[in-house]
Amino acid sequence: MQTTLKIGTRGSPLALAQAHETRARLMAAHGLQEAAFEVVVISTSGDRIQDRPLSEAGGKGLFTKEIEEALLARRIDIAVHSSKDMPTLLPEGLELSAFLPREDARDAFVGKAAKRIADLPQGAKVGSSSLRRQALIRRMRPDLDVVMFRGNVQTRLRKLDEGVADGTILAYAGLKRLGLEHVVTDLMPLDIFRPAPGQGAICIESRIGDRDVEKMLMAIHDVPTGQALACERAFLAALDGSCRTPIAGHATISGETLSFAGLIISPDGTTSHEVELDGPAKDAARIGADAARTVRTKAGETFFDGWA
Ligand SMILES: NCc1[nH]cc(CCC(=O)O)c1CC(=O)O
Repeated sequence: MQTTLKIGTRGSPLALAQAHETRARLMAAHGLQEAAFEVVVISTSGDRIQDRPLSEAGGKGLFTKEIEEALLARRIDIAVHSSKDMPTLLPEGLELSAFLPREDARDAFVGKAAKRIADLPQGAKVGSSSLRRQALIRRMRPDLDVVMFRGNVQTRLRKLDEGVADGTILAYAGLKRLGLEHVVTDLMPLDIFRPAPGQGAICIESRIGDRDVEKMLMAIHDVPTGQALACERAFLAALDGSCRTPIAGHATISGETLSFAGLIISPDGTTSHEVELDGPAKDAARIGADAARTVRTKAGETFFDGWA
């Protein structure tokens, strides 16, 4: 018998759902049984730090460090991640080798006091720990009280039930993967509430040059999602200097054409700069980098200094 393929993942319900989806796709693509895989749960610093915003604790790498160490040490063969949580720079020797077909990239509002953000009473509390969501909420409704909200999706929904806030924003994709779409009271339009780069896309990380793994993953890789992500990640990489600057970016593919829309916004929501750029899908990364240059020029360098 072949050796099992070890799939590394975080232990949250969403991470496990994503690992299981990846396993199911690999089983279907290669006619394999569940026994051909082993799901290895790895706890990360991001899972353990619960008392402060991650942007303060050291940013995105917190959800991936221990998993990447396991990949490099060959304790696992592939790692399944939310693309949104992936830093733009990966450790030497690792790459994002496959993307699953993207789920709906929109943010979803889960409201208690009202179904839509626009209908919340003056001064209502909206929970979020994402700088991007906080800024976009403040831009829509400067009167709202944006409160810190951390923990996994279930924890946040429980806090809502306990009355800690009157509403929260979560990724629609994550709620769908958890079978929780029924809690959604409104979907945020893409053009006024732009998603985070990578939102809704599951990616698979592996060791560069691991041919057997690459061959297996090729069968489940979605080319348009890969192109959209190359663009969004190039946009983020070119702006990433400060992880305190809220950044949104979303690319869609139609035939051979990629359309990108990006945004940078001050944390208080009062100042934002937008960019839209189309081009051949094969130039995805170049389009993302060009869009970053455009929005940087519009904003001016000092834009990034104000809230470091
Ligand atoms: N940082 C947590 C995280 N990372 C990815 C998702 C959602 C799933 C996705 O975007 O694919 C979530 C939860 C959320 O934002 O509601």
